[in-house]
Amino acid sequence: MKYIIGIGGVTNGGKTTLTKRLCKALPNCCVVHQDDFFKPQDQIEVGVDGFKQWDVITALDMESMVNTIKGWAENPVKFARSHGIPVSPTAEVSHPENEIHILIVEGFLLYNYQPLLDVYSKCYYIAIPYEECKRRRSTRNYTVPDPPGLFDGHVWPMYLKHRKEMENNCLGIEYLDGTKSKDDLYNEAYEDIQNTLLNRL
Ligand SMILES: Nc1ncnc2c1ncn2[C@@H]1O[C@H](COP(=O)(O)OP(=O)(O)O)[C@@H](O)[C@H]1O
Ligand SMILES: O=C(O)c1ccc[n+]([C@@H]2O[C@H](COP(=O)([O-])O)[C@@H](O)[C@H]2O)c1
Ligand SMILES: [Mg+2]
Repeated sequence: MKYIIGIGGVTNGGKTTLTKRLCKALPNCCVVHQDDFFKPQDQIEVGVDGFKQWDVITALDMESMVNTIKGWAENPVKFARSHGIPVSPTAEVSHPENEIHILIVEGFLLYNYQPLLDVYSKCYYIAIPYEECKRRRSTRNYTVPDPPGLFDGHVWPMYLKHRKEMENNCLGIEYLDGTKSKDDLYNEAYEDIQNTLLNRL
């Protein structure tokens, strides 16, 4: 059985932290990070506001991300091996449909790209309030550092726009409160995933 989990949400909500921990605990679990698909800096448009437009879907090579997800779906064992992910011995030999194979896809713009909307078995969305988001972001080091004013001028307004779009287009999103502790978030998501998997088996 193949099972794709989306962990979307606001920048600095805790998506990558939660994903890494879930991935260690879940069986045959691979991960796709949307951040790995940012286009090179010289291909990022500059807006009328003067900021490089990082927080829009065209800043990402979404075709390549889709192909990576398809690659996993075609052969999860091969995908795991080529990414150095341990696969359970029975999964090595049995047909993929007889084993659980999990892919977590995580990123800040997961539910704003039509071709990927129906690949998820489960859609989580982590949110945190403006002040906490700004505080966490100010301590973060990206490969391209945020210029002064980027958070208020681009990052937060784009987040609000995309969140509204998602709420208009997507059903079945499960919201996680990113102000909870890392442990609480992990326990909540892990239990929910376990229950869903048990119901499916
Ligand atoms: N539940 C949490 N409570 C407090 N801080 C958190 C929590 N989860 C993550 N963080 C911190 O917030 C920052 C961003 O976390 P990260 O997982 O990289 O977020 P994202 O991938 O959503 O941008 C990191 O410094 C991380 O340690
Ligand atoms: O990873 C990069 O190369 C990169 C370069 C410039 C900006 N980013 C920021 O990465 C953010 C998304 O990642 P995250 O983990 O904060 O959700 C998004 O808000 C972008 O502004 C990321
Ligand atoms: Mg991240």
